Amino acid sequence: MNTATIKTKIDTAQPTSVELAEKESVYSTRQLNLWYGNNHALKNIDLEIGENEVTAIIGPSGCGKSTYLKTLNRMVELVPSVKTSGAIHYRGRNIFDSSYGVEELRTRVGMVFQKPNPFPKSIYDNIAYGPRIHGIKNKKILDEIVEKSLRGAAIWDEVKDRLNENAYGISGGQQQRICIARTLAIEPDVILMDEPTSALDPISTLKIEELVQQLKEQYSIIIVTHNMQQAARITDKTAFFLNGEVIEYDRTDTIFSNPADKRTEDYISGRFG
Ligand SMILES: Nc1ncnc2c1ncn2[C@@H]1O[C@H](COP(=O)(O)OP(=O)(O)OP(=O)(O)O)[C@@H](O)[C@H]1O
Repeated sequence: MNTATIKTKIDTAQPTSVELAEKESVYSTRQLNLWYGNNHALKNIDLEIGENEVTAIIGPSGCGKSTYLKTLNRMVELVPSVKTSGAIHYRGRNIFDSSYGVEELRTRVGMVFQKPNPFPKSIYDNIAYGPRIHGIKNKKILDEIVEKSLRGAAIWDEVKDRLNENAYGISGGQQQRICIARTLAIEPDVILMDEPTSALDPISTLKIEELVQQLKEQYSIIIVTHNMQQAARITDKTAFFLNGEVIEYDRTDTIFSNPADKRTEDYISGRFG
């Protein structure tokens, strides 16, 4: 293919989701539709989520970002009115298959929420909670998991001398890193983050952003964010959602420098949303 042909292709065609997935896909979402009662909240979503990448989900309020995220670990099913069609393959298996164990899925896919939500327990017990549920009782092994998880969430040095203190007694930014450590303690494959820094101050936000950059070496991360600078700074791919549809999905630098769709450009430049 000569350069003119390549240029024409770049200029005229958005890459398909499959073309974008040069790394192995962790998730392949195919023609996903979701309804809350009569509200058609997700429409024909096709997305490939790459391994060891950070993928941003952006879009105005109510466009379906959190719904999509909660579909990936089937948390959305907790809402009784929800109906879905289509498929989401996680590591090659459709998570909607009746034989798919939701507990198994949720051990592979951790989630961090907008507001830090530590348990009203000690820092140590917050981290040891998941491993204990999975049957680990040996104190030495639990100690190792707690230290490794807190180190992984870049908060070990700040809390190593106060592991027995209640997790409510530390700052919001520290609590959010405790929640990330709690997620790491169950050794997930994927981490879903729903606006993880929206309740945090700029310094705590920066710490979480740096942490996300480190974590992608080992985990695949999908992050919903309203913060365009954050999406541009720390993510590899970006999906722009509008009214339940994926309008554009591409490398983050392309989305922010040369979006293919006028609606993407209008959104990222702050014209709506
Ligand atoms: N539990 C629910 N029951 C009924 N409808 C819901 C529920 N959660 C979300 N919805 C509806 O689904 C649509 C998508 O909502 P969702 O929360 O996924 O959007 P969002 O893009 O994450 O919004 P925001 O940026 O404000 O968090 C909206 O119309 C919303 O009202």
